Amino acid sequence: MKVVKFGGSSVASAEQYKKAGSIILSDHARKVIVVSAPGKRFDGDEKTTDLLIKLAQTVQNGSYNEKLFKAVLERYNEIIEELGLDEHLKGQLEGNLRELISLYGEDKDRLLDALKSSGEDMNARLMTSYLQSLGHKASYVSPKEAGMIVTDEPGNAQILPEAYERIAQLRTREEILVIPGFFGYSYQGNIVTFPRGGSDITGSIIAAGMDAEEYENFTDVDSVYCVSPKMVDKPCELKEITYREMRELAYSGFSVFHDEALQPVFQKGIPVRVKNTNRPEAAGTRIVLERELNGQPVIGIASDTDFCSVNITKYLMNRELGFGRRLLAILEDEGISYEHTPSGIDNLSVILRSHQLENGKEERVLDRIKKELDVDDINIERNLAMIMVVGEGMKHAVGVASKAAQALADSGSNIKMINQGSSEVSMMFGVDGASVVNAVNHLYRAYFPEK
Ligand SMILES: Nc1ncnc2c1ncn2[C@@H]1O[C@H](COP(=O)(O)OP(=O)(O)O)[C@@H](O)[C@H]1O
Ligand SMILES: N[C@@H](CC(=O)OP(=O)(O)O)C(=O)O
Repeated sequence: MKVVKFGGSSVASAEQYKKAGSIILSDHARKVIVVSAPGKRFDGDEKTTDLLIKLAQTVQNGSYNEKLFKAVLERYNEIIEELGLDEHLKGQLEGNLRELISLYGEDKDRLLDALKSSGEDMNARLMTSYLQSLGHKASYVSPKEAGMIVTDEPGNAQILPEAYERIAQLRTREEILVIPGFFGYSYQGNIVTFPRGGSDITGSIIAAGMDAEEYENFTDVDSVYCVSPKMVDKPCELKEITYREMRELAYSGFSVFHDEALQPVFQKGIPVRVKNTNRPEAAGTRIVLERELNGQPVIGIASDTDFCSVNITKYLMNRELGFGRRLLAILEDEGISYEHTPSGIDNLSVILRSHQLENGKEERVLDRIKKELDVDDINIERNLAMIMVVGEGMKHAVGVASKAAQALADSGSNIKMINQGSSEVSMMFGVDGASVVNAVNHLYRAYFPEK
């Protein structure tokens, strides 16, 4: 049995629904379907999730307007009409959406989560109806019924361990099951969404809980490429990649698969296959436990922007027991998570995602560090990009870093930071945000010269 997830682009319109439908029905093993909310239909289009977020904001700030509410429903109504589905669905979806607004209107965080979740929920209902209209036995299964029990933090759900046993009970079902991605329910009875892009996480959890033979993730590219196709034109395709490599790359910018979606399938050793809804005949990429290294140390290069570095200097920092702990405790206290902490004898830098210092936090945090740790100097370097060079083969290869250093020098990028973890599966370089595209292209040519 396979669990199959269709991303937003794969269920964005009636035309995409038809492709998804024929993919589902072309393989009897495709028994459990996880859907995202309708994504972009064309360049410049808006994802339904983004419309729903806007709608929640208008309810919260008192500027609610019926036009936006209708615009959301229009995305679904269009699909209903073009697929000739039961017109009653229109009223049902509208009723559900209005009910969520009146139920949670007063509670900012819960309303946002409820509306975000409704994007996938409505789509799962439509996909069920579509499969039924084609004459197949299919049922909508809500995340509550499926057993998706999660933590209660809005927008940041994590699955609870006991969920897997509940999900396993779905194995007795014979019909095709359609489950909305992106959210679960907490013990407090709340709808709680995963981070953005989280339908991948739902698919992985369901695949692990049901012990699927494979987790198929259908999207809009033929494969996972060794560099983002947004950075490099027609980069090389990856046939296989390990869970570890994919997690590093996904965390560092490969938005094609959510980094948090790897752990559930990894624990069960369930292979993942990333495939293209628009070209299902393409083999796609398999994410597996081990792969042939083929003498190639690097498998991928990912990058992400909008980081900053908080640089701290204090004479004799090396002698001050607990300095690092107290610094990180201030960040924890302020609800800030950090990425890396490169250090010298009398200095230490903390690399953060910049948005964490918005809304007045920067001044407070810097002030606290200055006063509580009595530092000599503190400053912020902004607009940094992090480039991650990843590959299981790096551990056994000599000269991987020198190749990167040369490529970055050739690109004219000043390396602001280097970091290599003990796993030796990745190497990270901090560069100026403005030079990242050029830097990645040079790295790509250095590690994949045959392309
Ligand atoms: N290394 C990569 N390989 C393939 N696609 C990538 C990579 N890095 C970024 N992407 C982007 O990920 C997109 C697919 O992910 P996403 O937009 O979330 O699709 P979906 O709508 O299926 O959820 C691709 O269109 C591509 O632009
Ligand atoms: N619809 C949600 C969840 C998701 O996973 O979507 P997609 O499959 O389109 O990345 C979002 O936009 O975040």
